[in-house]
Amino acid sequence: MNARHTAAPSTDLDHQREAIAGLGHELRALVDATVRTVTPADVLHRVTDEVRRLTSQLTGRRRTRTEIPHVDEFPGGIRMFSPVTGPGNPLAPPVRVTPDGDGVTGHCTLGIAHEGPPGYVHGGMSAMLLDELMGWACSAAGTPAMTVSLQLRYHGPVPVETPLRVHARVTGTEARKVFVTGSITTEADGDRQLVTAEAVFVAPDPERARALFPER
Ligand SMILES: CCCCCCCCCCCCCC(=O)SCCNC(=O)CCNC(=O)[C@H](O)C(C)(C)COP(=O)(O)OP(=O)(O)OC[C@H]1O[C@@H](n2cnc3c(N)ncnc32)[C@H](O)[C@@H]1OP(=O)(O)O
Repeated sequence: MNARHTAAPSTDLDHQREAIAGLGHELRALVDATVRTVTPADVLHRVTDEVRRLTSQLTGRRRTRTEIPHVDEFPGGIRMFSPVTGPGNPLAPPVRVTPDGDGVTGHCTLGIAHEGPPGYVHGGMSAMLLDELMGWACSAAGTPAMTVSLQLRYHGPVPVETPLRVHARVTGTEARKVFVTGSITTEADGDRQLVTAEAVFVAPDPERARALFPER
């Protein structure tokens, strides 16, 4: 059992987030086991039935498409179910984001479930990491915004099962437009940029934001 499960939650919200993260953690382990297993078909059938039984326990009230989860802080805060940073989303590595001097840095290790070429990360996954981190850089700079253009260069393959660092920073603004750059390196070799990105984000005008996020 890791420390995350033993720390005493201080509020109902913390307690709920803790429970969400716990389930996400176990589901990530299930996803990893699923894409690695060489177990025979009869065992897979048995596990499939068991998973179906478990899923049926989570189909009570479900949030609607535009509903912002009550455990989240939107925009620019906690996103429990983000496919990149959300501890409660089994699709997320999840990336741990920290502010740094000139932007934000994300730390994560991707697994076989995120593989493109054998042993290396899927290019779309790299794009997703960078897009998200560049969004965090906009929020950290005080302008939550959405991607309108994203350009990537893949200089070298990104290894799976290797600690990675994703960096993003705002390089300029022009009215509601935010210009952002990003990169992915391994933690071990921070000087060798494996993927670089340039993006333009736009902070939606208030009327557009209300239409896009009615429950905000
Ligand atoms: C409350 C805010 C919350 C924000 C959300 C935080 C969530 C973070 C989650 C992070 C998740 C990770 C990130 C994600 O996954 S974000 C998800 C992926 N991105 C999207 O879905 C965005 C789709 N686009 C839109 O919905 C609209 O374009 C938005 C709402 C963004 C702006 O529509 P709005 O009506 O408000 O603005 P505008 O049309 O007057 O344009 C304004 C300026 O922008 C310029 N422009 C427009 N498009 C492009 C383009 N393609 N290339 C270059 N420039 C472009 C345009 O020329 C103009 O410039 P100028 O002519 O004035 O010089």
